[in-house]
Amino acid sequence: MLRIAVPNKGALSRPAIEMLREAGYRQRGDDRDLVCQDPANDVEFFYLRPRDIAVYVGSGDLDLGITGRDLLLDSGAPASEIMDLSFGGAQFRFAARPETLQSVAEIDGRRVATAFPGVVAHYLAANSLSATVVRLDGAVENAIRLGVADVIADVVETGATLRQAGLVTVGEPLLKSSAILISRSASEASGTGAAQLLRRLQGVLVARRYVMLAYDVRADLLDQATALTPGIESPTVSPLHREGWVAVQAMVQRAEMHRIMDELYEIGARAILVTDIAATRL
Ligand SMILES: Nc1ncnc2c1ncn2[C@@H]1O[C@H](COP(=O)(O)OP(=O)(O)OP(=O)(O)O)[C@@H](O)[C@H]1O
Ligand SMILES: O=P(O)(O)OC[C@H]1O[C@H](OP(=O)(O)OP(=O)(O)O)[C@H](O)[C@@H]1O
Ligand SMILES: [Mg+2]
Repeated sequence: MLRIAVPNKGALSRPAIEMLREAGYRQRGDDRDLVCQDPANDVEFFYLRPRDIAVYVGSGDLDLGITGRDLLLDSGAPASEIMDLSFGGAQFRFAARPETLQSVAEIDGRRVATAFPGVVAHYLAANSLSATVVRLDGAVENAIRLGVADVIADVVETGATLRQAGLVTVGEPLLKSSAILISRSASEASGTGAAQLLRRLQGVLVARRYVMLAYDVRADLLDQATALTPGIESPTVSPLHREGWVAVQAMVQRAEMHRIMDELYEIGARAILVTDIAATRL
């Protein structure tokens, strides 16, 4: 039976559970359940702190896990990213009081407060900087005001927490994080159950990213229209009862659909319809 770690709390928990449900797996019904069995798919899910997930996967006690890229790096555990799950996006950045630090180079010799000492140490070493890392558990934005540190390094999503604490970012992000699927090694993720889970998650990502676009167009405009909607393999073209017209169906990226619909309308396509895709296997 495949054993998979899922965040039990925090920013990644709800979207991870939603994605697994969308992929057809049974998930816990109560936030306090720490284990959920899905015998139909021969999978067992363990709900763990996202910070601990790379440790369980790295030790080989669990086969796969969902965690944050920043948490994987911070743990130093021997596990690898095998798929970006496209949720839980955040940057990991340095921040300080305005006008105290002009560049990352000026962090040298300062005190940096963070709940991610592994990520910070990795960055400092890679950039030949030395600084005192003050390890805190959270709410690190307070560390400067309280005199514990000169700089903080933390997760920034909207930037609202930094603004409220009167801090500004320094330099480029150390890391762009998002939720990822991890395993101990690529070969661990290639067994039958794991390969099926990967394909199902990939199917959810595609179903979220794409929509199905359908329209009618005059046959002499077909080449022009399908240049806008090439689909993934090739668009489906079917004859219409109306002489000289065809119906076209193709997948297009959700983010592009309105631009493409406008352009299709302008070249003469009509009855342009978009439908959501519930699931895919490409
Ligand atoms: N707005 C956000 N705040 C915190 N973490 C976020 C945010 N958006 C995405 N993440 C990601 O979520 C992971 C942190 O999750 P974790 O559950 O440890 O912290 P949390 O959501 O802050 O919960 P808590 O602080 O209550 O433990 C990291 O991978 C981080 O990059
Ligand atoms: O850029 P924003 O959208 O404001 O989000 C980032 C903030 O959210 C997280 O804190 P959280 O609420 O998890 O508290 P914590 O510091 O105690 O973990 C993170 O540590 C930042 O403080
Ligand atoms: Mg937090």
